[in-house]
Amino acid sequence: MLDVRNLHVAYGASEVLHGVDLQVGHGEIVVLMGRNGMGKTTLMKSLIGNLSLRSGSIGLDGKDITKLPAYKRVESGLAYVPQGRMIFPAMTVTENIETGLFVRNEKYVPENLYKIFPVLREMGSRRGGNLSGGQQQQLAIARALATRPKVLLLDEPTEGIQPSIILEMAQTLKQIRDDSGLSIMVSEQVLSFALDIADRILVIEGGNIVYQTTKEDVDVEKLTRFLSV
Ligand SMILES: Nc1ncnc2c1ncn2[C@@H]1O[C@H](COP(=O)(O)OP(=O)(O)OP(=O)(O)O)[C@@H](O)[C@H]1O
Repeated sequence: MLDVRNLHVAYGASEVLHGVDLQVGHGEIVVLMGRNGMGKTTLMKSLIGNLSLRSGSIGLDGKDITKLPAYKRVESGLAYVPQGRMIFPAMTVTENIETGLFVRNEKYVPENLYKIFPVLREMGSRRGGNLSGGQQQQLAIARALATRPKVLLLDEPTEGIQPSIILEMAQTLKQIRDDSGLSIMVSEQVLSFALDIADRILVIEGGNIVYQTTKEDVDVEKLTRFLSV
């Protein structure tokens, strides 16, 4: 569903991703792990089109989207929840979700989004900025889902969120995948969340994928070593 080949990305002269290859299958949840500064956000931004590539290719559902601008990638079925969520704080909850609807020329928030996130209906007229961190994360995910993606990219969704809500988020994401066949790639540093949600785990270090495993075969000690400073 998502097919990334030999991705090289640089900030000016300084190359940060050195030939990343990764695939996410239909309905698969892949967790990208790695310490701070290893290239997770850079990879996410280059996939959605916020950073240009030095070289490499990105395929989505069999279509080459490498040269498409970000909004066309969204039209093609890629959605992105950035680190820090980036909801619109002065807009209401409903208005925030509605910003995702124009991609498919829809007028109304799909009912299933409120089934997944009932709190967003209850809080529809509140300003996004007044929601808790966990609620804002739900809002950011709902806004992304409103674009009806085939692949959802989530950059460190658990950051700043309390443990009970993290557990809930893992259940919700798995439920969405089970119900709709959505493919999900999530960057993450919280090991328990990764082990809970992942079908496969990749570790990025210094801009290279250095370890890949299915959840069944994971060597937790090895994984922990990659994540500890
Ligand atoms: N705008 C930028 N200009 C120059 N270098 C950058 C820029 N953004 C990130 N970098 C560098 O690129 C490397 C990868 O950073 P990136 O933000 O992708 O890491 P990360 O794994 O997402 O880390 P974190 O978990 O802290 O978000 C780091 O060395 C960082 O300093």
